[in-house]
Amino acid sequence: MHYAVTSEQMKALDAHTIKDMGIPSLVLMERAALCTVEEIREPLFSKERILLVCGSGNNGADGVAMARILHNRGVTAEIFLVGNKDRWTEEMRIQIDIAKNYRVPFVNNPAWDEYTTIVDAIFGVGLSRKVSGRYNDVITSINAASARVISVDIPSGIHGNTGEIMGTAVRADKTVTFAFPKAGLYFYPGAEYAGELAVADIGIQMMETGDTRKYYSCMDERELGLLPKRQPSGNKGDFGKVLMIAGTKGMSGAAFLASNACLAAGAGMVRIHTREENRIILQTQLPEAMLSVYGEEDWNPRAVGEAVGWADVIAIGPGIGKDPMLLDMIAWILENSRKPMVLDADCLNLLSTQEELLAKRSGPCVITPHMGEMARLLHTTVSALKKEFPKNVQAYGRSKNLVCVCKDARTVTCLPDGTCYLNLTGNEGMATAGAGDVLTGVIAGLLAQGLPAEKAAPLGVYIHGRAGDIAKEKLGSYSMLARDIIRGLAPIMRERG
Ligand SMILES: NC(=O)C1=CN([C@@H]2O[C@H](COP(=O)(O)OP(=O)(O)OC[C@H]3O[C@@H](n4cnc5c(N)ncnc54)[C@H](OP(=O)(O)O)[C@@H]3O)[C@@H](O)[C@H]2O)[C@@H](O)CC1
Ligand SMILES: Nc1ncnc2c1ncn2[C@@H]1O[C@H](COP(=O)(O)OP(=O)(O)O)[C@@H](O)[C@H]1O
Ligand SMILES: [K+]
Repeated sequence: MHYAVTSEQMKALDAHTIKDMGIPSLVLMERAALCTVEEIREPLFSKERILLVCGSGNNGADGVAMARILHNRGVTAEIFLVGNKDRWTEEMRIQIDIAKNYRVPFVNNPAWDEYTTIVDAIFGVGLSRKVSGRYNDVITSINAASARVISVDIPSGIHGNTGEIMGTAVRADKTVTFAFPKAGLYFYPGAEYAGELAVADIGIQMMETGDTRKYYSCMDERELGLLPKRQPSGNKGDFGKVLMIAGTKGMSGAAFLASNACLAAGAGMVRIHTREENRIILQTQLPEAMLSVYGEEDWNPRAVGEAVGWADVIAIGPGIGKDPMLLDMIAWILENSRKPMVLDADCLNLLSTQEELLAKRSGPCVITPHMGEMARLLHTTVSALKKEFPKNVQAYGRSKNLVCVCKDARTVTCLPDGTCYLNLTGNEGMATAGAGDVLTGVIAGLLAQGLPAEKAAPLGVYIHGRAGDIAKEKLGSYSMLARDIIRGLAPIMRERG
């Protein structure tokens, strides 16, 4: 696990290191500059002729310090100051004086195409508004130049918290970020603009007493250790029974994908409860699953009650459709069962009209809306959701005591205690029909094996993305299908041993 921070959090950590720990700001800056200089190397970067484009704040001061280090090593490194002299920070003044003492060259009107490498040190975490005017022109020139570009801390113009482009932004080949990745380097489009990402340890640590819940938690392969060990003596009952309520008429595929993924994630048994029209196809496609059915106009409380009683975990939603009759069935299950649940897709759309049902239920519950479904639950639009993201998702999860997985190119999972996981696995090939159904199955499968919802949801998202990455490696992002994500599960789960 590692943590990603917002610009404000990074500033607080800087200030803590300087004020409370006593490491002078210039010492941190020297380390930052040295680390970034070390990243300018073949094969990506040539040191033949380097231009350092520096703003007025400490990001610019980092750039000036880098120019001096490169110059003293015999590299042709020239400084282009874009900022307003009146706005120079104390550190910037000092760095400029030192650079002048060493006779580092300054240029006023750079011939952009004559450099092999451009260092972007215009704005870092201090970017506070949209980029315009001269800054806009300079960033446009950097992007148009033939040189490779390395950004200091964050590509200038990318918002450190959201990854959005603040008017215009530098497109870097590599970004060297200090101490902790900024969230804006992970969210799109910032992640794309950053290019290759390196995190440099410059001596700033998380506050020992700090509550890490306020940062983004990012899982990595170490978290696979959370998967419960498969006991050699275990039987299928030990690995959990999942009731998968999925698939309306003509949507058997969603039920198949979710149930198949659930079994491939390690659940002991899956029983699909689906529309009667899907019986033959599902029994043919997935003979490992058990099956019960409901008809067009009735959902039979006795049959559903029996199935719910049988299950350890209940998943509702993949391809289920919006028939209002289903809302009665879902309401009955929410009111009558405290078993762990995963609610997805049209189940959430149906519930968005009767919110009190979600609030009233008890027992662990994971919801897996994509951005459109999340917006519907919040009675807002996707663009409004993005503006306050992920605070609004966190608030929703907290108020309803739900684990909320909000799916996107960067999925976030918010726990009721405020923890927010940001997932870094997965790829654009997963923007394919059925990928979300597979995720529902994976999370249900992990719950079935006894993982609490707070772990099953973010770990399921992580594993699902890794499985998608394996599918992309094999088939490419155009041709991979949701079923290939399921095939990708095995190599990941096997890493656990
Ligand atoms: N000791 C430390 O803390 C360490 C910090 N480090 C480094 O410092 C960086 C943070 O430095 P920072 O806080 O000085 O802010 P920074 O990113 O340089 O930008 C502020 C400047 O930009 C300007 N400006 C902003 N938006 C603008 C816009 N749209 N259009 C135009 N101007 C705009 C703003 O102008 P103002 O708002 O004052 O008019 C101000 O002049 C951090 O990312 C890392 O690289 C490392 O050395 C490690 C130790
Ligand atoms: N560009 C992307 N990068 C990473 N993951 C993605 C990307 N696009 C989609 N995904 C993932 O694929 C899944 C798509 O789910 P969803 O939108 O519910 O699709 P469907 O309803 O077709 O199953 C989500 O888990 C999402 O995070
Ligand atoms: K920068």
